[in-house]
Amino acid sequence: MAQKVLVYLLRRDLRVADNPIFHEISKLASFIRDSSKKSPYREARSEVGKFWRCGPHRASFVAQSVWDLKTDLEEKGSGLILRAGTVVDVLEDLLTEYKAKEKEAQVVAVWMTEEEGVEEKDEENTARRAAEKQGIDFQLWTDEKYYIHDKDVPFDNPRNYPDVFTAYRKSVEPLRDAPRRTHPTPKSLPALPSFVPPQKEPFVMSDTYDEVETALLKPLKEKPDLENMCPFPQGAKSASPFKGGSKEGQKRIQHLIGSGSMTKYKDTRNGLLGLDFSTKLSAWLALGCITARQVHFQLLDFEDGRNDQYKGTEGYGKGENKGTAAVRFELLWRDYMRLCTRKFGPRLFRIEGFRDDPSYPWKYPKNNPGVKEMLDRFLRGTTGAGFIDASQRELFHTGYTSNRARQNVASYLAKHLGIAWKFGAEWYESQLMDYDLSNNWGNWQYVSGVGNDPRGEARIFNPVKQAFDYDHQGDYVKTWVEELKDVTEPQEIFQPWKIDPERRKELGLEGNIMLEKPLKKIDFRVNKQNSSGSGGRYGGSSRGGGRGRKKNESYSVVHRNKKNEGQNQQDKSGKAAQVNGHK
Ligand SMILES: Cc1cc2nc3c(=O)[nH]c(=O)nc-3n(C[C@H](O)[C@H](O)[C@H](O)COP(=O)(O)OP(=O)(O)OC[C@H]3O[C@@H](n4cnc5c(N)ncnc54)[C@H](O)[C@@H]3O)c2cc1C
Repeated sequence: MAQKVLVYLLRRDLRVADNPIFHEISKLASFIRDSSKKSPYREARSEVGKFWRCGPHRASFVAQSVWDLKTDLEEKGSGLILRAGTVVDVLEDLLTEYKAKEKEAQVVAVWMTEEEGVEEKDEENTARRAAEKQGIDFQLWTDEKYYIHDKDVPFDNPRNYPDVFTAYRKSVEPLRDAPRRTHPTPKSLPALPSFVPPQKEPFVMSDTYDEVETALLKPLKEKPDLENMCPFPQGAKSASPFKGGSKEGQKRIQHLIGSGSMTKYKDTRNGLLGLDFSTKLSAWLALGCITARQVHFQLLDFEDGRNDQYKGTEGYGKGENKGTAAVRFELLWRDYMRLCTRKFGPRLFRIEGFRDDPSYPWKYPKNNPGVKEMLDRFLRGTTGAGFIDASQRELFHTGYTSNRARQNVASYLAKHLGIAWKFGAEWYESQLMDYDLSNNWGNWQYVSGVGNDPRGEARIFNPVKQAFDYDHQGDYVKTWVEELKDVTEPQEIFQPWKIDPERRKELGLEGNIMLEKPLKKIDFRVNKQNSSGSGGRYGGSSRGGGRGRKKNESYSVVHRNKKNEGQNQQDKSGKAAQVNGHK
């Protein structure tokens, strides 16, 4: 009798535990090597910036995660077949090959998990058509991506999902009681079929991790997005040097709880340097190596005193604390971003955003050498705004930059430079190790004023004020912008164009473009009443009660004003640039 074959196409569900498909299966894909033949596919480039869709940091993290899953599956008596090609090409090829061997093996079903996003939906539809064309059952599974299961939200239609996060949060609170239980980890899984069709030409598969990773990185190294980028600074360390795979993700959760970092999270989450100021769980979550509710249930065991491993940790057995509550709050943001992708569909990628507002006078580099140069300097971190440059270099070299830095970078590109925000979102898609469709595009929209931030265009981050608030002595900026390492005054680290000519000479900074020609002189002065914004189109500094603000300090805030560009407006409420709260 022919062996029955089930094809499970893995997407962002790279784990065995809390996986509905492996859970179901338990009750009952070597990689691309160079080939002399030409690839049938175009390079995967972004739409407006033409950046690689997946840069080197994420490519490695994905390879590690896939390999980790492969070993987990092998330990459970099963395995993973890796294939190069688009989902539909690979699937059609597999189905055709199996059809030719009908007597030995017969494909009875194709399963995959459902994703949000336009391309993802197209992929699902083409896979469905390919399976159904051959009369094979096709099933889409809901993966446990959500902290609170999407079927448990009190809205029957995505159209009714609230446009503001707070309204959504209130509809699902209390957060601690909301998640569904995790699926058990299968003890064993069925073996791979005895016949597995070979990889189709022109690709060749390798069965070693190193070859897989090398092949993935090869084109990215041959044609880097940025030539002649500054080198990795001496002494700098990645804030997220972790490896892909669910085992590493689980280890990280345990470390965060056991070390007390989860408990401290609320106070540390705006940090910039070091490993534990925030959870750094994002990359594992993005690929489905871990699930949000796995995080929740481990926190619950800690809070309820059910896991002796955490016995010595402050807060053990004392219920939810402000740190663990804040982590749940962020995981809910993640859910919310995904639900917005479902609600708004293709609007996630439109320059007009969820708000459908076409009135912003976005600048584009095409046929505009000035904007082209600005964009290039933004990408490589030579704008002259210390905080922005540090973050951009950190991102390029490590694939990670903190949430605080991301907000400033996005605000700088969209609101201070007025450059079309999609260039920034695409750059993040390329460079971030933790790239997540909904989190990335949704947050770019939010900060750029076209998404679901109720304060929209009124919220402008002043990167100089933010640097004072969150990088008090300039350690973060000096770590990543090596040229500034000998500058001692935070004022000059954050606004290096203020270094006087004499000092420039002493510091070897004469002729440095960041000092000589900053893209924007965003002003901010400490301890000065009514310091004036330096103006320009979208203006300068901010008023507001961000952390670290001293008594009697007052800052001016400048709004981007679509109708009356260039006119600086003092914020009446004193809240426009306030940076506490979530964003
Ligand atoms: C412009 C911009 C782009 C972003 N792009 C991404 C992205 O591609 N992928 C991504 O995972 N996050 C993105 N974020 C959200 C956030 O910056 C990262 O999730 C966070 O910095 C990751 O570090 P962490 O895991 O230590 O986060 P923590 O502070 O420890 O938060 C815990 C988890 O909550 C979720 N989370 C935290 N903040 C947010 C948020 N603002 N929105 C949605 N979920 C959140 C993440 O899954 C995160 O791992 C972006 C934010 C901005 C402003």
